[in-house]
Amino acid sequence: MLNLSSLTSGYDGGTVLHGLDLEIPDGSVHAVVGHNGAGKTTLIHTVAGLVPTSSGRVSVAGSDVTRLPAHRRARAGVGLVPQGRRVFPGLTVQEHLTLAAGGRRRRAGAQWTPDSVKELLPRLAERAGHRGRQLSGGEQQMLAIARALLGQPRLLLLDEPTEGLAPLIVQDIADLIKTLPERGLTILVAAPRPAFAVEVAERVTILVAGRVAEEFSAKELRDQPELAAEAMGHATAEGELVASAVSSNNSPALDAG
Ligand SMILES: Nc1ncnc2c1ncn2[C@@H]1O[C@H](COP(=O)(O)OP(=O)(O)OP(=O)(O)O)[C@@H](O)[C@H]1O
Repeated sequence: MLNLSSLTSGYDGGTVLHGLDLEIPDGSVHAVVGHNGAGKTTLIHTVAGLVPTSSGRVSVAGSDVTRLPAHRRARAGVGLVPQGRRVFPGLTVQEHLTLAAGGRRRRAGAQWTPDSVKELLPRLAERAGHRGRQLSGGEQQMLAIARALLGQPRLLLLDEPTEGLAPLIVQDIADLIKTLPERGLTILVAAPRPAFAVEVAERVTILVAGRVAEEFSAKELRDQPELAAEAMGHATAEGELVASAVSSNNSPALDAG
């Protein structure tokens, strides 16, 4: 379903992803794990078409989408649940769903409708009249997922869907993600920690400084959790370097100013 081949991308400031190869079969959940700054969001945004590919190839369901802009990838079945959820504080749940289902994406026989996403996520039905700002973090995350589903994706990209959520809600989100493949979706999820990745995914890629350090099956990581820590170890050393650089900038003189 998703095939990345020698994918290189980044920003004006420099290359972030260096020749990534990744293959995610139809109907499976694949997690990418890495420390802050490893390139998870850049990867998700490059697949969505929000960050340009400088070399290599992105294929979705056998079609090369590397040169397609984001809106055409969305039409080709790529859905994005962005980091931070991006729910509108003043709009109700129902208004979010109606907006997401509207326009060009409203198709006869579409799999996902406001009613079918509320069936999948009963909490949203209960909260239909509540505004974005009145929702808990978990409810906002469910709304962000519902909104993406209304774009009728075949490939769903989820960027750190459990950020800032309490453990019970994290479990709800994990349970929800695990039900999506049986509804015809293929999932790429970015997660800061391996524990969530092995809970939801069949396979886990460890990203270190924009490169694939290792790829494991979830079973391998459940049996030997130290493998993920070892693979991420290089990143820890780097993170410490970054942390010491930041703290040396953060001098008492600056604090006082
Ligand atoms: N819009 C941008 N412009 C320039 N550089 C960026 C931009 N966004 C991210 N970067 C840089 O790209 C690198 C990877 O960042 P990215 O956000 O992809 O990492 P991440 O693994 O998602 O981290 P986090 O867990 O903190 O979200 C970092 O060095 C970051 O500073």
